[in-house]
Amino acid sequence: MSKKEPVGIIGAGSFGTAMANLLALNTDVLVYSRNPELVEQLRKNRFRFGVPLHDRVTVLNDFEEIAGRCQLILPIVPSDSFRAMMKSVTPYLEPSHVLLHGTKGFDITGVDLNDVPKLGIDRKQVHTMTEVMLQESVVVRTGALTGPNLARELLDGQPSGSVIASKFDEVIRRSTEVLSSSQLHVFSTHDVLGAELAGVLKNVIALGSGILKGYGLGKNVQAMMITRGLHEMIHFGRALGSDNRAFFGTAGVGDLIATATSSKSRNYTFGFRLGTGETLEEVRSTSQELAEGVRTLMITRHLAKNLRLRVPITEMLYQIVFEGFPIEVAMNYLITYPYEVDVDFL
Ligand SMILES: NC(=O)C1=CN([C@@H]2O[C@H](COP(=O)(O)OP(=O)(O)OC[C@H]3O[C@@H](n4cnc5c(N)ncnc54)[C@H](OP(=O)(O)O)[C@@H]3O)[C@@H](O)[C@H]2O)C=CC1
Ligand SMILES: O=C(CO)COP(=O)(O)O
Repeated sequence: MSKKEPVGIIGAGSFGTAMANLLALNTDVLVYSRNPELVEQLRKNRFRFGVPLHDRVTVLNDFEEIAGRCQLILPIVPSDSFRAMMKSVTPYLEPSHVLLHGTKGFDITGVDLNDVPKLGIDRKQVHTMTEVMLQESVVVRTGALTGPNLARELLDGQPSGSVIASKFDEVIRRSTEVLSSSQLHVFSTHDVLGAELAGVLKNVIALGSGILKGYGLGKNVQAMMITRGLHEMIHFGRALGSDNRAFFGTAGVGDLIATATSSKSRNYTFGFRLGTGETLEEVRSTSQELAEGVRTLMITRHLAKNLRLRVPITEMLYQIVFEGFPIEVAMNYLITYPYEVDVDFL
């Protein structure tokens, strides 16, 4: 693909905007927002999240035009809207399109999230975003964009690394060509499931790490949360059919460190507020920001029950977040948990 060919983005949220400005370093970018008022506002005042939109970024309310002009399109919307978004854009997609999503969450089918505690959930009901893209469109060449990519840092022009995960070398090549810059180092992998799962599951550990900090605890136990949390992520990954490797790279440890230690992470911040004693409802009702880890925690805890996985951190976080379980008691449980060996996943 020539660097002159425009790239499309679905979703003018914080990560969509950050990626738009990054892509604009190499090519023209067309961003789809479903909100005509936002499009109008951005046409007049080209500021979003406190930064100017790059001159090569155009925000449109017309996805048909974007699909007509762009072959490579990055859907970047929250996981709970992802399938609905795909259904709305699929009439305009053709087999020649390439979809590279940037979403870090699960899709669930056949059960409403609110009913999960009552009805439970099984593996067949849980889908990754690449699975949803394949299920809902005629597009074949798909992939995922993941890695330590806190939108706030990217918007502020700070450097980072991303991972393009795809079964297709062509997707990797085309995406790398438009994403690589002096601000972003791009890695690639064919392990799509591992890279996607790492990005999804680390949000739960970031939530837990924020809880510990909000509760007033220090780095020793935060390190324990991140280390043992990585074990649980790998344990989940294996149970869902992935191997270990992605978890040790930029998409795994890399993103886990960024998200579980930064006050710029929405998941970490959400957990921090819970740790200071606010309830789930209080945090939810006063925060506009998306914390995918809350939804992921609901899904993974019930999936773990269904799969009979031993994931004590996930279980304790679930009880703290959704059942008001005291943090101190949960800490005691985890500190005295009979882990047999330190490293058990090699
Ligand atoms: N922010 C970050 O640091 C990073 C985020 N991610 C992931 O990216 C995903 C999106 O996050 P983020 O950008 O921060 O979220 P935001 O809440 O900032 O933005 C989400 C955007 O998606 C749009 N949207 C929602 N539903 C639809 C739909 N059905 N059709 C079209 N557009 C829709 C929203 O539009 P509207 O305003 O009209 O509702 C909004 O513009 C998440 O899964 C997150 O985990 C990944 C890496 C970094
Ligand atoms: O995935 C992210 C960083 O890579 C974004 O983390 P938050 O959604 O917690 O802000």
